[in-house]
Amino acid sequence: MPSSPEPLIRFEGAAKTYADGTVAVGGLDLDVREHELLTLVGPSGSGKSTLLRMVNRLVEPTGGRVLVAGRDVATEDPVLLRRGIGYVIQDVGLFPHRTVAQNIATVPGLLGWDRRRTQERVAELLLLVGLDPAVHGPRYPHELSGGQRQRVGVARALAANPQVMLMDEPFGAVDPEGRRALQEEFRRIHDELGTTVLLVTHDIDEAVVLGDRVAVFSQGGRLEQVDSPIRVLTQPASPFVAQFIGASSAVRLLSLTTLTPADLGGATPPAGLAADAGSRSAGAAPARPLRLGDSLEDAFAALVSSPDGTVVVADDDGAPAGTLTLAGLHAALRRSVQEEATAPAEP
Ligand SMILES: Nc1ncnc2c1ncn2[C@@H]1O[C@H](COP(=O)(O)OP(=O)(O)OP(=O)(O)O)[C@@H](O)[C@H]1O
Repeated sequence: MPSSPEPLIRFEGAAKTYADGTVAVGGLDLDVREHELLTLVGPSGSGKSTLLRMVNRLVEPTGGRVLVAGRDVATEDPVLLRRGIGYVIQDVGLFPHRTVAQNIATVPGLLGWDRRRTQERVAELLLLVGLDPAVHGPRYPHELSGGQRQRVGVARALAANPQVMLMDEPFGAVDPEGRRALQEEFRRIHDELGTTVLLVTHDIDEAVVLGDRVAVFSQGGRLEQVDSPIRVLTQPASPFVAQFIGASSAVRLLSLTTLTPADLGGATPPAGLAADAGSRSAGAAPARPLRLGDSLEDAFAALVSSPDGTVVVADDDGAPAGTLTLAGLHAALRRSVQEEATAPAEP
């Protein structure tokens, strides 16, 4: 979904020094666009959770301010503010003595929705997160798997259709395979709903698979880079970022993953472009055309030098097979990370 240029969340010199003198976030400027899923990634203690919690006023900044939809959150009633912002944490925090359906209905109940509207919303959300309303709705949290509980946490946070979702290591407690499935589904849900999401993770692979953009933090809540996932992986802005992504499987996959027809859009390029099939950019020195089967690393290099951000990709015979964009490249990377996660282990 295209992002509007207007930021929905704005950190303006936002800072937090805790009472013991720990600088968790040291004066941050960052805009979060409406509808985007921005992942916040960095090592333990780099201030990610602190930053997230400034948005719903679980943490009060000691400097600067945080704006949501143009309003300084410090001027909002914290209880009302939190009702309008979904919040998902690692261990979910479902109410143990309430059924799944009652858990999801919490905020609609507080907002005074009638019974029928609430029941319909609960059923709709359970289906959205891949659970069966008749089977799972009446169960209690302890009667679910960890992954199912996490899905309920997401459904509960989405219940009142919040404009903003804050997610702090939402899939951290789930086993690796369940985690990939949840990531994939959450990405689908985000594409469908277009909720603006800030998601904290310490896993760079999760950050690049899920994020429309990725913000990388170092100690002291220092923003090292905020950029598209592919750019963070291929053009780290500082030695810190380079080292942080160094061991990422996503980097390896960029060189190992090859372009397929499924990654391309516009299967029939405009006639004018056909003659130019595979050229990396108008006016660029002639280079070997980009072809199906080339690596995502080569594809990225081609995209970077393309003036309009698209490249025509040729098939084995040199005929145009379609066009590639950065979004297509990101989708290809996501696919390969997912495949890697579900592939049987090497003997
Ligand atoms: N209530 C507090 N009082 C004092 N220091 C705190 C408090 N909460 C967090 N900190 C410190 O602030 C720094 C940032 O913590 P924060 O939890 O925001 O980091 P994080 O990047 O989310 O880490 P993690 O990935 O481990 O959750 C850390 O050094 C932490 O010890």
